[in-house]
Amino acid sequence: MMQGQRIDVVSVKPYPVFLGARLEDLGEYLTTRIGAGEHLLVITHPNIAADYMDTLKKGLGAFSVNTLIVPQGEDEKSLNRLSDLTSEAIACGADRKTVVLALGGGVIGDLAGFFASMFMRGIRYVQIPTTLLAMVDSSIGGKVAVNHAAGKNLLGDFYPPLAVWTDFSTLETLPWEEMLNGLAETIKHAVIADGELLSFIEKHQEEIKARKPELYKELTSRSSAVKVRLVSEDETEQGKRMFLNYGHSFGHALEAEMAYQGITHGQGVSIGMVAAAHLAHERGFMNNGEVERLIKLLKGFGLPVTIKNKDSQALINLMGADKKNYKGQKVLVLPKGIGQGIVIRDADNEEILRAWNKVIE
Ligand SMILES: NC(=O)c1ccc[n+]([C@@H]2O[C@H](COP(=O)([O-])OP(=O)(O)OC[C@H]3O[C@@H](n4cnc5c(N)ncnc54)[C@H](O)[C@@H]3O)[C@@H](O)[C@H]2O)c1
Ligand SMILES: O=C(O)C(=O)C[C@@H](O)[C@H](O)[C@H](O)COP(=O)(O)O
Ligand SMILES: [Zn+2]
Repeated sequence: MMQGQRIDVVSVKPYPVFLGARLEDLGEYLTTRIGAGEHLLVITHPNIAADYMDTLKKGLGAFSVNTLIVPQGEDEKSLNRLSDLTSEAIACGADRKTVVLALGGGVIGDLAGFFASMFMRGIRYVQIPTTLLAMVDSSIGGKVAVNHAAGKNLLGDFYPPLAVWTDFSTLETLPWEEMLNGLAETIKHAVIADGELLSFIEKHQEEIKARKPELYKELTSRSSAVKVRLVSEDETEQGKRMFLNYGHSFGHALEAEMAYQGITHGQGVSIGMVAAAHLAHERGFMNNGEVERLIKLLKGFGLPVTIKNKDSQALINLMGADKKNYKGQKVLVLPKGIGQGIVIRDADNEEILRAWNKVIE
């Protein structure tokens, strides 16, 4: 029985985002959507399987189900893991009608989604986000990818899911450090597209830290709505969707420089948002008070706003592999005040270096 809220995403293949759904009800929805009896391939991590597979499987009696377990970690978003998943899927008898269920955070969503986009030239998949980051950001919009030593998400696709099935109760087991990664993306949404959301986060900072479930429902819904709006306007990132990349040109360079270990995506984005805000200030798009407001909020949650011992030139070189760049020119997203973004296509390495130097201790 469906509860909660449904938002539809405009796409070449439109799909619904169900917020406040229950894991055990997914089977009933799938029966109406794909028909009973199909083969399902759940791709998940060991800890998530331990916590949630029994609940999910309660509703999947009408299907044949196999589960593929992927070790935890950002470095699992790799071509090697895609190859392993392919062997395992074939061993399970997967075919073109198989539907992948991506049960997990952004790593599982990006990896399983990319696997689905390529397996036998493309099979259907459902995003079942279990981290705050995945609920508000990665499960929506169809960006799927794996990483490469040369850069983050360098191999991927825009591949819309059949549906996004979000059960808020899975947040109960999410460690606070992981919640922070989602908060970084939520603050990103607020800064580039929803100034009122930023005020809401500031006002309720203590309740967010106290993990009040009702508050997370509202926060998740408001943040997801920003993502749905931007990807519905611009699915393949020709224009406004680029705003969602605020903080990422810098953040992805940090993640790649650290070989996707020792820094989370949310931490990279947090530091990256601060670097981009300094650049926005230098360009006159943000005043000092707005930059300080952002830093205060991030620090208030315990998100990093600086990083120690980094070679800024190496980071600038890694920014050369950013997917937004065009003909060798770096393309950056900056905040324009609070609540709006702006894309700049004429940033020079000197000003990028100055921005890095503001966040490197
Ligand atoms: N496709 C997109 O649009 C998009 C958007 C933002 C981020 N991303 C990607 O998402 C990834 C980061 O995702 P993430 O922050 O969700 O990290 P993650 O997927 O690595 O999950 C973090 C950790 O939390 C654990 N976990 C997940 N759900 C849990 C739960 N309910 N209870 C307890 N533990 C749980 C996982 O096992 C994992 O160890 C990065 O690779 C990033 O590039 C993609
Ligand atoms: O959905 C988008 O568009 C985003 O940019 C959301 C980001 O939070 C996300 O990390 C995304 O995967 C980055 O995409 P990339 O194209 O810079 O790899
Ligand atoms: Zn991100």
